[in-house]
Amino acid sequence: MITHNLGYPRIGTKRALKFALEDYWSGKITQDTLLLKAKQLRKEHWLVQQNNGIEIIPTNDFSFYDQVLDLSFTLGAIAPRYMESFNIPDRSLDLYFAMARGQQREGADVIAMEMTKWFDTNYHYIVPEFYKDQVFDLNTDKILNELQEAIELGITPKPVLIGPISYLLLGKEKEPGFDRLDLLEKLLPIYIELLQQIKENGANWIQIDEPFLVMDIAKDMQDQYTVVFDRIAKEVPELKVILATYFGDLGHCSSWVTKLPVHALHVDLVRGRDSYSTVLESLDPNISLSLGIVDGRNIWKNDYKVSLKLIQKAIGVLGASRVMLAPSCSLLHVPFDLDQEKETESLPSEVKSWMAFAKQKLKEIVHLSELAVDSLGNVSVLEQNMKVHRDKLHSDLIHNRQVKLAVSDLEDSDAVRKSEFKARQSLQKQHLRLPIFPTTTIGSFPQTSQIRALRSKLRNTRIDQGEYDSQIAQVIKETILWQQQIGLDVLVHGEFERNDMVEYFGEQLEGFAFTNFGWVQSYGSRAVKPPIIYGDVFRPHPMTVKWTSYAQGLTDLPVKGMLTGPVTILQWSFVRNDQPRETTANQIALAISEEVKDLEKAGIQIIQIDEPAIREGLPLKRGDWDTYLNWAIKAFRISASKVQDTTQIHTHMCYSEFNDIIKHIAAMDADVITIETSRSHMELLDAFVDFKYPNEIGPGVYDIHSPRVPSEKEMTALLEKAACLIPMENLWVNPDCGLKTRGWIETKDALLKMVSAAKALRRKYQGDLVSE
Ligand SMILES: CN1c2c(nc(N)[nH]c2=O)NC[C@@H]1CNc1ccc(C(=O)N[C@@H](CCC(=O)N[C@@H](CCC(=O)N[C@@H](CCC(=O)O)C(=O)O)C(=O)O)C(=O)O)cc1
Ligand SMILES: N[C@@H](CCS)C(=O)O
Ligand SMILES: [Zn+2]
Repeated sequence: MITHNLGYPRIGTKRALKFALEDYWSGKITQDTLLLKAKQLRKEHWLVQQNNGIEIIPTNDFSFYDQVLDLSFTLGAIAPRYMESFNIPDRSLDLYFAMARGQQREGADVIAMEMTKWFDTNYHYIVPEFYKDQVFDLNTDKILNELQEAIELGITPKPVLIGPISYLLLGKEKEPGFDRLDLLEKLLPIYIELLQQIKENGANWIQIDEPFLVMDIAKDMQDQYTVVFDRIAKEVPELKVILATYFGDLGHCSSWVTKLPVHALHVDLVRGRDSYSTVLESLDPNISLSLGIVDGRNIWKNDYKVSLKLIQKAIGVLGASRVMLAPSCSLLHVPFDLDQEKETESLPSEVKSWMAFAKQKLKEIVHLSELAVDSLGNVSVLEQNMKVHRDKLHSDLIHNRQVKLAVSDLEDSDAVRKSEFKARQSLQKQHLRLPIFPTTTIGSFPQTSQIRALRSKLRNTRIDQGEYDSQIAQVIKETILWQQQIGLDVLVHGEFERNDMVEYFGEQLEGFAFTNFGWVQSYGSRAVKPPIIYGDVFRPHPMTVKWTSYAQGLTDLPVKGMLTGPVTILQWSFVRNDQPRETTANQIALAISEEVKDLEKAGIQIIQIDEPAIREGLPLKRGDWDTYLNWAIKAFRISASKVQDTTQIHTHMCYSEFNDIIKHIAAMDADVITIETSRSHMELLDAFVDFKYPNEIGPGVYDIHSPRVPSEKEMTALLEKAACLIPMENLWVNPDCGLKTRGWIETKDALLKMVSAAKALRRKYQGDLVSE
């Protein structure tokens, strides 16, 4: 039984790639140094896989920014704007970075490519841009160089490529008049040429990822998939193709995907087993089955007993020689190495004993392959694994009777505000006395290197809590006074004390563990450390009241309390797998609801509960949407409903398309929703307009993902557009999202302009509103 891996994390155990990239971007190191560091990382990661016993090892899973952008670059799908306005050598690394991040230099000003979520993960990819007369032009340097490096190290390489159909589907048409799938005819010859060169350069295996095969859209695409894989089989017959599907079950596509002319088909047995029997029965006799048996999306130890049953089932039908073992998907979505973590109060040894990171997962695959063919050969490994799962099941750390009772006692009325929105709105208008077009921000202000370093010093005990607190207090004070001075109407404390909007809450809630080095790439050089939900969740003490009250004490203007919502905390954590996600979401919702009540008691009149991950949590198959949305929206409402009518609840969402789910967004019944709209020139607002969204809304007028400062005129134009679409008394003025990744200079400049734009609009429309 062959073992293989689908992809390994690349940022480095201690984020070496992040630091190298950022040093290169800021001119601190040369390109040669960056390339050398990257080569060292690749070598380290390949050897870890080899030393842990994996037989076939992925290459081309390394990326300086993103693997989808890598493929665009390889295929020459480079938007004209990068070619025209730049003096960057063709196909150079700097051109690649300009595509990823935009560039303002030497008079040139070119915007970055769009970035969006990779399926239902917290990883963001760079969206390919397609044009009607799209030209593809192959550049194999990256893939072949990495292949050569791997061969020199003596590993058995398997280059990984996104499949041609998924690649096109991941992209966007940038002009009307064509469908991106029509480009398949042009793309396929280039793609095949790439495969031929890969074969000629020493690879026997190739992994072609077609994740769209688990989505509804694939149902009608049998013909296209057949054409693609027939052509590949015909033109590169010596290459052993592993067709990789992941993040879901093959469902209706099982019957024909199992007949495509490939060497092996990979299925994700963690995210869906409904079609497992069908796949086994219908698999063409020439095809092997790669079982995605170890969870690539979560950090719990594999349950060997359960896995062995699944493996035996495959062996029974196919014979061991046609079965391969692998993680369910690329290990990009889990941290590197649990061995780096010390057992601490934040990560109790018992909880640690239940976990496995990428390196440990490799070993699990190898253990399973050994146990599957000889279960007596390594009895102690199997027994140890069974003991871990027995201990976990009965652990006192997991179960809290009171929390379980509180969740089971929840009633529909716990998720409903006292009065309807219209009544609340009129009370809030009297109570808050805000002007029309009130201005606010989304919560975070720049997380400067000084703030990060301060926290680092606290962690390393180079300063004490008192010193840390007094410095945080000082920045909050300056930020409050500055917001007041420039004329913002609803202020925020700035979230300076937070390492991350989810990890910060995880650190304070019971039932959560957190790590020191559990980094997972979010996009480019940015990473997050998802907290780990292992047990019943409750709030032992208030989490945000101290800093919010401090900030409110500095001003007479309202300071908005700032919380992360239950669905986003759930979505951006590693979640326990022994109970439904809905139950865990309700536990978090109750904890957040306690915090909301405490903030209200402390005199905070406006409370924002961020839910940027609600959209991302949508199941990949439409048939599962309603179930998810019903519990997710209810969890939000539980967190937000226990307040007086006069207390104004905001929510915030970014990176989200609303068209398909607007009914559910409205059902959240937040008094105000702030959303990201500036990049799409208010297009995202259409869903709210078409639906006649009844509550108040703040469409973002300032793209915070770019260091570029928008002019007042641009913001005014966006506001004017919004004012034509949304009833004026419902409209707020704010940026797209929080400002944590921005610098102070550009932040101040942009917010001054935003306030000025709002004031001008107020002057223009004030009369209209009075006379209505
Ligand atoms: C809104 N977004 C978020 C997502 N997911 C989250 N969990 N959180 C989010 O905010 N998903 C969608 C988007 C993704 N966007 C981002 C934006 C920015 C980042 C980011 O900047 N990440 C930081 C790491 C943040 C962090 O946890 N910092 C810690 C630790 C800092 C640190 O390591 N310090 C060093 C020393 C530094 C020094 O001395 O100068 C150390 O301790 O060694 C902290 O602030 O305490 C990143 O750098 O990647 C992520 C997602
Ligand atoms: N309150 C958070 C929301 C990010 S989505 C922030 O401002 O950073
Ligand atoms: Zn946001």
